[in-house]
Amino acid sequence: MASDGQKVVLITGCSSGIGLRVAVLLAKDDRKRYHVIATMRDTKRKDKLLEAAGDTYGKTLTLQTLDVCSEESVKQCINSIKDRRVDILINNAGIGLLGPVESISIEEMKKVFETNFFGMVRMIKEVMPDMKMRRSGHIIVMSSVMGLQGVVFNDVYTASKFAMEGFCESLAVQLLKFNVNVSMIEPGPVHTEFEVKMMQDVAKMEYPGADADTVRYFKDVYLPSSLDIFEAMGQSPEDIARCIKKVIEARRPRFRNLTNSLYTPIVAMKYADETGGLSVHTFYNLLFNFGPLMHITMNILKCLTCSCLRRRTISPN
Ligand SMILES: NC(=O)C1=CN([C@@H]2O[C@H](COP(=O)(O)OP(=O)(O)OC[C@H]3O[C@@H](n4cnc5c(N)ncnc54)[C@H](OP(=O)(O)O)[C@@H]3O)[C@@H](O)[C@H]2O)C=CC1
Ligand SMILES: CC1=C(/C=C/C(C)=C/C=C/C(C)=C/C=O)C(C)(C)CCC1
Repeated sequence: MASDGQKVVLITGCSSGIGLRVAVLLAKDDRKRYHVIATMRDTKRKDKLLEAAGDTYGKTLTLQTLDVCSEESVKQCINSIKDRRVDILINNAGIGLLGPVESISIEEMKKVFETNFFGMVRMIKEVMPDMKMRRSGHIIVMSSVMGLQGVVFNDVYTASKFAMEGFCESLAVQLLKFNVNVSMIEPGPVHTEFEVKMMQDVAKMEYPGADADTVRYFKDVYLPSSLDIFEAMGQSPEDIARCIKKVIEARRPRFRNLTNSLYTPIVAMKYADETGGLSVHTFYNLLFNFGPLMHITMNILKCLTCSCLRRRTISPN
């Protein structure tokens, strides 16, 4: 149970990746400012979290079952919390979906929206009235750069993240009147099971309904470029956890939080040309004309952004 002065933080999707890391980081806060309710849909998957949590488990971190796709599960979890008090909600649970739209069924698409969009809405609807009543609270939403900018062959995932952005952008204004903040976290690629699961799904898929050219562009052009981008620009889940902690602890929390400055120009293009042509044509060129060079480009970028080159040129040692 939370002790006096501790903030109750509820996080969804803590069995792996970003959810797990932010749960542990907050639970290990040296000033013990947080009581973390780490949730997952299947507590059989708790081992990794408990190992990372160490002796914070049972003290500043407790574990609860919560499936964001089930209204009953969400209600049960929130009702089990003392006074239903959640000071900070971190909507993290989410799934990806990759591939040509022709080969993805509407059912699969609905599952992505059911988890990413409606899962978030379910959580917010459950905690928001109490936050409004208390005139305090912070809702953190794990969006993505793909919530701001579409990425080829990620059509449905991108749409689900755009939906989250639109919903929260609207809600944030109303909630501010009740002293409740909303913050979107917008990472680019992060090395978690998300990446692993997507690659496993891709390996299994046969792309029924998609023509040979489309499958070729996806498998031979997009996928290798995407892997290069993951390798060069990928952040760790710990990086994202630290960003989230900063957002939570800010005196005036920002609404939008891109976690990777390498993506700033990609997002900026959208606002630099209101016709949308700049983004569409730049991505087209990057993928289809410079795609084969992506590997080299990414390595140069990696080199320019790490300190090895500077060390080599500035320091003779
Ligand atoms: N990795 C990346 O490149 C990026 C990820 N994101 C976003 O970050 C968030 C976390 O992803 P990440 O840590 O990378 O990936 P992981 O796959 O490692 O973690 C996703 C978590 O969501 C959980 N989850 C899935 N469905 C449900 C559900 N119905 N109810 C409760 N939990 C569920 C998973 O649980 P289970 O183990 O049961 O499947 C898992 O704990 C997602 O919203 C994702 O969209 C944003 C930008 C980049
Ligand atoms: C291929 C390709 C791109 C790929 C971007 C990727 C692969 C982003 C992944 C983001 C993730 C995984 C977000 C999760 O929420 C760019 C840079 C748009 C440029 C055009 C070509």
